[in-house]
Amino acid sequence: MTSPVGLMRPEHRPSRHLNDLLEAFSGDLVLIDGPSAADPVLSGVAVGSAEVEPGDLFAALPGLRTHGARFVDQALSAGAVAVLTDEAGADVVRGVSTEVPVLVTRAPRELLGAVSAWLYDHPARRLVVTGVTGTNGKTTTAYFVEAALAAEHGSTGMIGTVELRVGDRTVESPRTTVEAPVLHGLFARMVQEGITACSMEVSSHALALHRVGGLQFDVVGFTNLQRDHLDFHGDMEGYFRDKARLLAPDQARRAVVCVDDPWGERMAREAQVPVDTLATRSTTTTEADWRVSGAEVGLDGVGSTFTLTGPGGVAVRATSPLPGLVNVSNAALAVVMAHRAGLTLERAVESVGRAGGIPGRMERVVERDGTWPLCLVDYAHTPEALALALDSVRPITPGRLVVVFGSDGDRDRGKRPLLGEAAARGADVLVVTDENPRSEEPSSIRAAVLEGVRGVRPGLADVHEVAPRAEAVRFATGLAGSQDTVIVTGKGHEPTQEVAGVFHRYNDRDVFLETVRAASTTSAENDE
Ligand SMILES: CC(=O)N[C@H]1[C@@H](OP(=O)(O)OP(=O)(O)OC[C@H]2O[C@@H](n3ccc(=O)[nH]c3=O)[C@H](O)[C@@H]2O)O[C@H](CO)[C@@H](O)[C@@H]1O[C@H](C)C(=O)N[C@@H](C)C(=O)N[C@H](CCC(=O)O)C(=O)O
Ligand SMILES: Nc1ncnc2c1ncn2[C@@H]1O[C@H](COP(=O)(O)OP(=O)(O)OP(=O)(O)O)[C@@H](O)[C@H]1O
Repeated sequence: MTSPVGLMRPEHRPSRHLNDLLEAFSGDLVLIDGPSAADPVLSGVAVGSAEVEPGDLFAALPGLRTHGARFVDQALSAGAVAVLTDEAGADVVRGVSTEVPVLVTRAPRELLGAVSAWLYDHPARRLVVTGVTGTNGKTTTAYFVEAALAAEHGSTGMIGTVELRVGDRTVESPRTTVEAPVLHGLFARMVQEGITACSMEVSSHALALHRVGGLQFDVVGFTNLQRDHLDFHGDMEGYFRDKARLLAPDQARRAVVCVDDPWGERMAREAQVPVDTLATRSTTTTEADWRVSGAEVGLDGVGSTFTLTGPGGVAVRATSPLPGLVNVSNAALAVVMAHRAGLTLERAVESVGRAGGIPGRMERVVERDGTWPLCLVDYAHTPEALALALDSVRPITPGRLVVVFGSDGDRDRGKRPLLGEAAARGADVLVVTDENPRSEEPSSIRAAVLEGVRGVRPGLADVHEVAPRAEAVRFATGLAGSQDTVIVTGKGHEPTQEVAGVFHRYNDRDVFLETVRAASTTSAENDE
């Protein structure tokens, strides 16, 4: 992997004068401090003081916990040459330095995307950029779209939960949707490297916090809306409203919306941009521009085929390269998005059908082979996604379905028993364990999950509570026979586990592989 910092900024840094920035944003920004003649050259922009590089504009933002202005001294020591903040932030900066120019605006987060885009000379305008939002399926759909864009454009960019990728260089992603300065820096890097298309995931946090400001997507896609992140958005209405921000003319030229749930229907109705509606389930009765029919789930678990019928009766037979009906939905959405991004329908269908595996999304880590069960890693972490994930694995499981799962700490508590309930309904054997407990006591999270399990299985038959997580994965693999399937959900590709403020290196896939390797070594030694 390339050094993260190296990839997130263009190799040839911009060089723009502060006064030009003031002129470009004269209606929004005022210079309230600093030596009046100073007109420093800006060569970058950063949100966190730890990310500041010499020549940067430091965006000191009001946050949910603290104010970025409190870290201005670190930013200045790191080489920041100007500060963008609000009135409250300006007061703090004044107390630290009178030498640095301070630009003030009412809501700096709202302006930061446009400022970053300006600084890097609007690189996204030279790219085809697609964005996927929704509770579940963002990563999968974004990878499917990326496969299609790659077929048309060659080298591509990818910005999402799993990685930040520019061509064939990749770094671990700090979050689903990076802050605006990083985003536009990545676009600038892509443009400098001759890349012409980028696929992105857009989280609801990013929309609420204006992380995709200054960017107009060519095509955006909406998958679905299910209970999640209510700790941040308050209620489903707030969650919906934040998602809906993406389907406005300043953010997107057009959209493709799955109307399988009522939220999707409403999203399509209220969108302020041209919309293609898409119905992907046989149970969806809503009228739609595009419709999936005749879905056949591949019994080898590798993929499914389906017919996609579009405007004017155009019909194509398409393939999802990942198992389960949810991936029929994701593949259909990706095909229509890629088509609307300029590909012929045939090319979109063909390239999505050939998309490779995605880390931590129904990832087959160990194949069923007479000794070992099929071992899968999946990222399902909402009750609905867990139920669907278990449903999609059932047809490829001749024996028992074993699920290893838990729920996050410091996040939506209400979903814990619901996850327990979904697992108890969908799997035969349950191993309840820890996910990212964060600051919470892990056993109390497990207890809340088990409460939901108990509602369905009062006697807790075939239910085990095992921690830590690595032990739970080993335990499940050990109890499963070769006809069984073990699916571990909730963390997907994640390379760490957050416990009491510390990020420990941890990955479900690695534990599966180590378990199999250790058992093979032991049996080889016993044979000697
Ligand atoms: C809820 C949320 O998204 N919060 C983000 C937000 O934090 P905040 O506004 O509370 O910031 P704060 O901690 O009060 O700090 C205020 C300012 O001081 C700055 N600061 C702070 C400390 C310091 O030493 N130096 C410094 O400059 C911070 O960069 C920030 O600009 O701005 C921070 C700065 O960029 C982010 O780090 C932080 O993400 C936190 C860590 C986070 O966990 N976010 C998650 C929930 C998130 O965004 N998730 C979605 C995906 C969700 C999903 O679909 O699963 C994502 O897109 O990844
Ligand atoms: N269209 C879908 N509908 C419901 N569940 C889905 C769908 N697609 C995927 N899932 C389930 O949700 C899990 C997460 O999928 P994916 O990573 O693609 O979504 P995501 O939106 O990126 O999630 P996150 O925002 O948490 O990163 C998958 O592992 C799968 O179990």
